[in-house]
Amino acid sequence: MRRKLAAGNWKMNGLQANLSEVRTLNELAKDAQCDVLLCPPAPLIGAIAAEGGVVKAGAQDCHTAVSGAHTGEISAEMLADAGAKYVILGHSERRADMGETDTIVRDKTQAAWTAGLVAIVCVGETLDQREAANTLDIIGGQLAGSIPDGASGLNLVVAYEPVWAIGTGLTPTTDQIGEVHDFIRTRLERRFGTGVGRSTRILYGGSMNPKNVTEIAAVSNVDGGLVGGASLKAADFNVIVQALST
Ligand SMILES: O=C[C@H](O)COP(=O)(O)O
Repeated sequence: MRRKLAAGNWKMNGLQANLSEVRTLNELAKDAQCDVLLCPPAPLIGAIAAEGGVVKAGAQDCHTAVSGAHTGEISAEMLADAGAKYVILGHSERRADMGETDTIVRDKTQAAWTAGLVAIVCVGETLDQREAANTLDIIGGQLAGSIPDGASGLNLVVAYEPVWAIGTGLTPTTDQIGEVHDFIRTRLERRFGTGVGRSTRILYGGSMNPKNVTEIAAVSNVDGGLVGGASLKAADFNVIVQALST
């Protein structure tokens, strides 16, 4: 039985003042029966980790190297040292804005694993790709290219995030979500074996909110959510946490 994961991605939002939301969430979600994670901008990771409580800290990216002459970059080892437990990799915003390829994402995932972090590897199709009936081919290619050998079931989370659903208020139908999540499960089992494939959590991300979480969480092979906008306010995110706790 996979324990569900409520993962919040604050993206480039959040100041010290917003740590009050973390304290509130720690209180509201203290009896949660799912894992609870917030991935803030890097300057807040240490502070969220230091809060303790049920809310774990994660990061939104890491470099492929452990250290060196890479001005402005942060290594996975540094994130772990700051208290991060997870790192989001290959988010579509980074693939689009920073030109991150599957190869780069794979190398970052390897770096995360070496540092002892759980990698949340994001995959997802654009609207054009969906309308051209290429969704599963795109997802299959991203899975094959972005995940290195060595998945253990515990060190990897896959997040399915249709690009056209992110921050738009649009969501796929539950049938569409189920089709992709079942496909991802099959691919993980085929590549890494049944045990690893079945124990790897698959999150849905893209306009998940307090109103739609219950319906989405009931879909086959949905093991939680990667939540952007609705993770910024503790009261909203707690509704999602509670829905994933059942
Ligand atoms: O990482 C989170 C996803 O991009 C979803 O963002 P959203 O919930 O604001 O649509």
